Amino acid sequence: MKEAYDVIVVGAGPAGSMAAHAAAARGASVLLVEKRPAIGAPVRCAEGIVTADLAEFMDPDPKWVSTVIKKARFIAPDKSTFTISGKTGDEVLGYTLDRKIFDRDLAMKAAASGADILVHARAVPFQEEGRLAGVIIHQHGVSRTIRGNVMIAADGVESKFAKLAGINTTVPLADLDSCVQYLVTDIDIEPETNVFYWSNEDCPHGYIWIFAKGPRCANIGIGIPGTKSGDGHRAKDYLDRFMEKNFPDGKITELIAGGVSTCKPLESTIADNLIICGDAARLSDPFTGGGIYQALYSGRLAGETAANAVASGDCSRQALTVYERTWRQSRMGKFLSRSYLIKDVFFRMDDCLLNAVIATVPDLHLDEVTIPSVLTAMMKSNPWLVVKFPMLFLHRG
Ligand SMILES: Cc1cc2nc3c(=O)[nH]c(=O)nc-3n(C[C@H](O)[C@H](O)[C@H](O)COP(=O)(O)OP(=O)(O)OC[C@H]3O[C@@H](n4cnc5c(N)ncnc54)[C@H](O)[C@@H]3O)c2cc1C
Repeated sequence: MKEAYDVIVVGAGPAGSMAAHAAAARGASVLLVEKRPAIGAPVRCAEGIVTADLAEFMDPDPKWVSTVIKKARFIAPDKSTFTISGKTGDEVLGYTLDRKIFDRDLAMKAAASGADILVHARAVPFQEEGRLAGVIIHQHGVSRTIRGNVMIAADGVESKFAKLAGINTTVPLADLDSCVQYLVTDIDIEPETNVFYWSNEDCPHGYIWIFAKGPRCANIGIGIPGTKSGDGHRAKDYLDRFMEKNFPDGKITELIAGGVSTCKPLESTIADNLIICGDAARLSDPFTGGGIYQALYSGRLAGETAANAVASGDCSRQALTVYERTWRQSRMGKFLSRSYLIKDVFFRMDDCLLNAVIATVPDLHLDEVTIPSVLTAMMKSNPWLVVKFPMLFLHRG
């Protein structure tokens, strides 16, 4: 372990490992610090990712793919449904990953590119003369300072690093979903299908997911806004009621709980000597809560930007703006702005509205699925939606 690195990455989730890999592959000296004793565990994720999103970074590897997904089914409160599938019904739309292996594999790639890794080590900012100058590592009761030129905060939804470095990272309670998930086995599920339930009665202002993990096994979880949680109405209470109704004989082999931010991204994701990426930058999808793709995308960009800044000898905020500009103008940046609007509209609908809207969306093939195409389908049958939620349709481009 050195006393100074070009780039220090805090957090070894998908964002951090991608950042470490990208920076090290560009010749920077990199330290990747993870506070948990094992990278990838415990998993706090339903582990779903879309084929095209994963393909931007890597080929699927059987060692971390639990199952392929060929259909996504959306269910309204009155049980009307629409389904998305490929044209032949056999195309792979996505994967349920095994994040324990996936995350560890990403960290191993970073190591293979030359990054050093520290686990069971918590990093906090080290400031010198009012400037972020490295990290203080707390590990096994010992603290030590390691200097760095660019620090990358990839420390997830509970991120404290950027906040301690002076950035406002507060998530409004209404935009923080409380999630609980069971890994359930010995149940009858639709094979190779992911299911999404919407119902304000069963899951107010959120949704319940069933993501197939294997032929008789699935991640079944729920996410609801923190503001909706209360005595008898916590996420776990709703999930238990759903399980009792739908999978009374399912065997639960794992319980996880975690938060998901469904707010807009941070106002600024850079500062002098600092880049923030992944969940720490609030880049998870406000509508679905999904964030693996955004973590991979922003992590890679953060690592590349940091290595370039180090090579140029300028790690100021100005030199790092390319990171902020690039992701905001990217497909991901535009998608996140749209998704926040959709969340705002969708989760304000009562069950009658949800029934009316979902019932009118036809079954779609994957190559027809774009947000404008779904909106058009909804608008054709429900023209009053345009009057009720004009913002949604003004942003149809
Ligand atoms: C219940 C649930 C279900 C989800 N399902 C999906 C899904 O199906 N699909 C999807 O795309 N997304 C899903 N997500 C979101 C997804 O898990 C995250 O968006 C993704 O993990 C973000 O990656 P990240 O690298 O930014 O953060 P994380 O994966 O959270 O990694 C951050 C890492 O930083 C470490 N860390 C924190 N502080 C420090 C510190 N001070 N020092 C050192 N290390 C530190 C943490 O231990 C952690 O390992 C789900 C989330 C939840 C909670």
